[in-house]
Amino acid sequence: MWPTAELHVHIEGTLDADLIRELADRNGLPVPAGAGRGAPFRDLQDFLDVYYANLDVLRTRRDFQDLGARYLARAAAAGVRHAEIFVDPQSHTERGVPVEDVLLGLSAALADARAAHGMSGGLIVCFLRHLGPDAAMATLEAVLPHRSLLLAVGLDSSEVGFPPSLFRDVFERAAAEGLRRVAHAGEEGGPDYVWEALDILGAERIDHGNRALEDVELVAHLRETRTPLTVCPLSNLALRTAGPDLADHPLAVMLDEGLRASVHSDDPAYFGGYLDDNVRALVAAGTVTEDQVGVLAANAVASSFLPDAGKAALLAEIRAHAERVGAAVPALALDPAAV
Ligand code: HPA
Ligand SMILES: [Zn+2]
Repeated sequence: MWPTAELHVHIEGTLDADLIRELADRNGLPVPAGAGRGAPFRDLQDFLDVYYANLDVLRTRRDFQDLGARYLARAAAAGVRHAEIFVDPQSHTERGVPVEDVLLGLSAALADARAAHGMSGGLIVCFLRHLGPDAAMATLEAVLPHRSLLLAVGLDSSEVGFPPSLFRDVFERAAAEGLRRVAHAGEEGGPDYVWEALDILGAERIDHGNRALEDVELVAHLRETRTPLTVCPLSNLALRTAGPDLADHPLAVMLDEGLRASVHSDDPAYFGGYLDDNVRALVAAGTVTEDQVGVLAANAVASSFLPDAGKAALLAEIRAHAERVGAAVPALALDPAAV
């Protein structure tokens, strides 16, 4: 297993049918009708409707700690050495769950994973674009007392009709607080949404970014600025934003174009697989070669918000793994200065 970094996973999207049933039972709640529903979905919204309904079983700090712990144990088995985890606080505070229970429960799981698996990681608070910019700003204010637990802010949920520009002020305020910035863009929205995420929000990574390939100037810009794209192939098939054949997934073009793309799991309980499952499926479909799997791992580490020393240490692990299995050493692992 290549050592790697997970940069695009929604913790609520790791809530599988077993844990839904367990939490429903523990909290004295009915099992949501969508428990166990998986791919395919009609589109992003069809999926989100199920995702928001199912997460109603998450009520207590312990629920969030258990959710995080199960994901992190599974991620460790996939070779994940560093995990930057998305969380949607609004999907919980809207239901009356205190934000500190969400953040402290997940942070406890991250601390336990450091001890148990030697994994590092942190939380990225995402704003739900369908609730608009005022709710996003209120959410930022609500999480700032827990600033030390947070790496970054992000933007997710229904994309089309909610362009990044709506969230200019909240991203500006987050940056002023020293938070890093990422945004979902180009999943269903066009290249104009990716430009806005970069130019207006100051996003340092683009989550998905598939539709960036429709704009040659944008592709050149992403290459020159080494802007990371966190790509989720099984998610794209499940939500019909790519495919139906994984062999036609845009990741191959992204790598050919020299873009800093890496592979992640998005909502693995719904889309049929964790990070390693995504990678295995890509290799099986012939979308990437075995040697490119090492490039994807090195890109993920380089794209993370780890400090330089942490990146160098993980790139050294990747180099050692390549040498052990006789694979090509990814260029970034040979020359960490190029990160
Ligand atoms: O795939 C996704 N896209 C946008 N928002 C999301 N929130 C959870 N998963 C997703
Ligand atoms: Zn996502």
